[in-house]
Amino acid sequence: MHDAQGYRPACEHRSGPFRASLQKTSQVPYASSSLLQQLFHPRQSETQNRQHQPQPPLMLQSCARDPERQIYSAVKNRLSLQRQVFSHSSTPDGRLQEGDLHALPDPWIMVIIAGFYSALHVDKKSKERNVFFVDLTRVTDPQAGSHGSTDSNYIERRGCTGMMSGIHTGTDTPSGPGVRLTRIIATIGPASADIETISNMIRAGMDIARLNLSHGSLEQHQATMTMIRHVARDLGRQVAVMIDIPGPKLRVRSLPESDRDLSLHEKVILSADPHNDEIGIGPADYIPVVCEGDAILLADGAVLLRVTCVGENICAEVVSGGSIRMGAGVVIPGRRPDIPYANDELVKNLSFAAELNPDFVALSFVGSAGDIIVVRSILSEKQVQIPLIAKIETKNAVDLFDEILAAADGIMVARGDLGVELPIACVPYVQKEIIRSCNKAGKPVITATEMLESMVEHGRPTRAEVADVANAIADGTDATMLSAETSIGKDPARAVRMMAEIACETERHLPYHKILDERRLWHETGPSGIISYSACYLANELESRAIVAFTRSGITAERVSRCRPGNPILAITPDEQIARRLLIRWGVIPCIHTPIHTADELFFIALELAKERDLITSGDRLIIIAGNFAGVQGRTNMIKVQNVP
Ligand SMILES: Nc1ncnc2c1ncn2[C@@H]1O[C@H](COP(=O)(O)OP(=O)(O)OP(=O)(O)O)[C@@H](O)[C@H]1O
Ligand SMILES: CC(=O)C(=O)O
Repeated sequence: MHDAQGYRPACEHRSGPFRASLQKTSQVPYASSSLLQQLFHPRQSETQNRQHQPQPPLMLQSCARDPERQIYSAVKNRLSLQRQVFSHSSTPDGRLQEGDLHALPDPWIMVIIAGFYSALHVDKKSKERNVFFVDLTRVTDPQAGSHGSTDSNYIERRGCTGMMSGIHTGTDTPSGPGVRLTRIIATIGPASADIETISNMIRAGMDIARLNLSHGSLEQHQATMTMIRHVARDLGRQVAVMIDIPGPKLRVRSLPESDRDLSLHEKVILSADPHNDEIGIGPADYIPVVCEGDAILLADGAVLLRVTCVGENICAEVVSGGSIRMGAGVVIPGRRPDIPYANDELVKNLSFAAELNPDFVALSFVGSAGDIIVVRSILSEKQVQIPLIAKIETKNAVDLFDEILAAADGIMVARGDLGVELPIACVPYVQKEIIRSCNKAGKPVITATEMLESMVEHGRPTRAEVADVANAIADGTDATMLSAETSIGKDPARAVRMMAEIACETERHLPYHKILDERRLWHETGPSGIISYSACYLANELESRAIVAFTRSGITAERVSRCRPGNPILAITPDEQIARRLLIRWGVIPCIHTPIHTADELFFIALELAKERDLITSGDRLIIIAGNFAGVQGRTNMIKVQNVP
């Protein structure tokens, strides 16, 4: 039966067991019981096996660069649970036969894998078997797969509505020099909050603009956010906005002048209620916990004081002099009052963020998972859900990192404060550990502060700064962040350009095969995770130029990104906010497109959008993954190697 557009619903004409599998599983022949025993263990034991037994080689060594065999082997080896099903159902040379099907009684799992070209009108002429669908469904639950959706309903099986209809003709091409995979976050401040500078920063490669509520007024930030959205739209580029919320950080709250120079041995008074020449600090709760002899570090450790007496105010002597500004951070190592994370200021700032609805909210001075939960509930009372990035900048947060990682949507290694809260020599190692844990958990991680610090004043960074950026990328950071370089620096766009150049050059040398191999045990164990991992494997093996991930929720693209393929991931999604939120993920180039209804349309759009973004040329290969075919909604279950005509 054909629909109005003349397309047969996918799979409709397939005969026998395949059709049965989509409708009534009871008609399907059972596999032999010995096969059953060999094949199916509870999921838990699969995980245990993965951990304790040596894994089979990832790829059949005999597989040349033949897409069909590569796909087969990649998927087969990852779906180790179903290994025998594939072997059993394939021809002696390892090729799959169309219509392969094995169904097993409750509570076992039914597996379908098929070379699908004829059913979906794909590659009919070339007869290339380069599309495979992997489908795992609980036999007794016809609804299985429709929950916990990643791509639910994205690809509706209704027929083509016009292939070009949804293509945005804007010029949102990959940013920066070449196709960069590392994301760049740049802080907007007095040096950059104007249309021209923001345009130049976007052109230079800014993916995410950070507005730090610790400085400037809310009105200024609101105006800046509006400006960023307008400029991004005018340039046809996706740019996300991150609002950074101050936590209960002790800061300089008032000074007699905007800047103050503190000289060696000078006696100063720090007060919650300052008079004359005193330095105002707050919150006031810190003052009673300070003791004589304590060190006080100001402005990220640039200035050091020693406490000489404490009463209503703190008296101190300058041990290492320098200049301080309004809003400068004040750190008293080892002293922290027991005050709740949520206070009136936090609620006010979150209300502001909720109104602006940025793409990310970064939380300063998070001390535990509970702090993140509190913020999430404040935001959900305001009917908004914004990904929360926990800034790790205290010893407490390092100690409780695992629970913070579990509660947050992403992590920032906020080295400015971390470097004064911890002995500074500990920062590089802690940074590496944090990045690795985030990579393992599949959560995005940002490395921040002083990355190109000398560019605040100068046109070039130091060699050490360049190496710092390159090393963070090699360690697995998703994003690098510029702070003072772009907020108060001499040439914000130049700093972004420099960051982009370092990233591009570093990315050319990363050992992607080795990285992927290491991540073999890190991806999710379900079919969607396996397909995503396999896409990266194929991209590496077949030297494809890009991976195209069709994704409604963004999760499919995130899964691919966490495997760190060596080429860009074109994430095609109908949702503008999802597109912007993907900008924090390594390698993802988000692209907005209206929902797609047929496989033919899907492959066509993948090629068009990849070409439009200069990701591919004739003779290249694309790896395409998508979900929601074969009548089962809600997960990535298709993988295709697409030759570029
Ligand atoms: N909107 C602004 N208005 C005034 N000064 C700003 C503004 N934004 C940043 N700055 C200045 O630029 C410096 C770097 O900015 P950034 O926001 O990146 O600092 P930071 O170290 O992350 O801030 P924090 O003090 O929250 O740790 C700040 O210390 C501040 O002096
Ligand atoms: C980014 C930030 O807040 C820090 O490094 O402390």
